[in-house]
Amino acid sequence: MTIGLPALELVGAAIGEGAGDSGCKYGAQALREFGVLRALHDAGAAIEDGATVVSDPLGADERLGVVEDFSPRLAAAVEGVIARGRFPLVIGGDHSCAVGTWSGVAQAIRPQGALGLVWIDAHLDAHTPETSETQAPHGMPLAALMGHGRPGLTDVYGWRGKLRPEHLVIIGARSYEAGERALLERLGVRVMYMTEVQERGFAACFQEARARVRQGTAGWGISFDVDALDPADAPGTGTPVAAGIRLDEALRVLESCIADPQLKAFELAEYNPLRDLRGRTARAVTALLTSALAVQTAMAA
Ligand SMILES: NC(=[NH2+])NCCC[C@H](N)C(=O)O
Repeated sequence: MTIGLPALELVGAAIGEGAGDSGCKYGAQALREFGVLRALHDAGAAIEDGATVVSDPLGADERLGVVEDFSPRLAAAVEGVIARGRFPLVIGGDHSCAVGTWSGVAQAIRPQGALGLVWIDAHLDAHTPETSETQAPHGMPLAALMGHGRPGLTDVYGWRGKLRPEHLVIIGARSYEAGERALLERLGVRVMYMTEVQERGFAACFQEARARVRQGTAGWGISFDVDALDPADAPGTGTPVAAGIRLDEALRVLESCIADPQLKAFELAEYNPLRDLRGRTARAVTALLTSALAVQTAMAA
């Protein structure tokens, strides 16, 4: 354990109804079985296993209803981790879990100020039910967090606008529809499309994004969608898109993120064990979490 770093607590977000392929409901459980806790521990992180929040598909008559029931429960779990002085590592789950995760973090830091967020994803996830062609809730969390969409998602804790557009940066987008892009442009959100990541490199993009989301906020977070990565490195995800961020670059760039005391939470979404090939994605994701959330200390002999 490294002195001065927060203790991590894993929160499982077992929801898959937000996606067309619901296999990522089992993502957190599969990664636990794969040994993600041990890997983080062995790399020097203080980490404990925490709650798993499970969606209830029988409790609603449509998918958005499932997410509306799930989001406040996940938010409460995440808020509780922060209240205990710990750092939430939320493992999804489809990306609709972001509504719960970041509502909980926003609520926890609200007395101190606003939330910043770096969203690393092949998609924009900024639809409202009016613009979405698929009606899939995992394509909607960013709109909801900024106050657009169904009240059941926007009004967790009874207030709206958990995330202000100027405190969000999206990195790696390469698959999206016109309606969500129009909303983001109207709101003035900074989007670093994959073409920009290819030109400038992920490192330069991430550094700029981090500086931006730390500005005028009380804390910031990272939401990492597995599909941001190139499918060659991480095939185990429900909506893969070619030509993504390469794993070796992501490992380098996210290294030791946890050392920033302003970082308040980390979310990993869209790992789908049913689509993984011989554990390649489980290994990639475990390496990513280890790089970001454990700080290797040079041990004296
Ligand atoms: N988090 C994700 N994987 N989102 C995929 C969204 C795909 C598409 N834009 C949709 O809204 O249906």
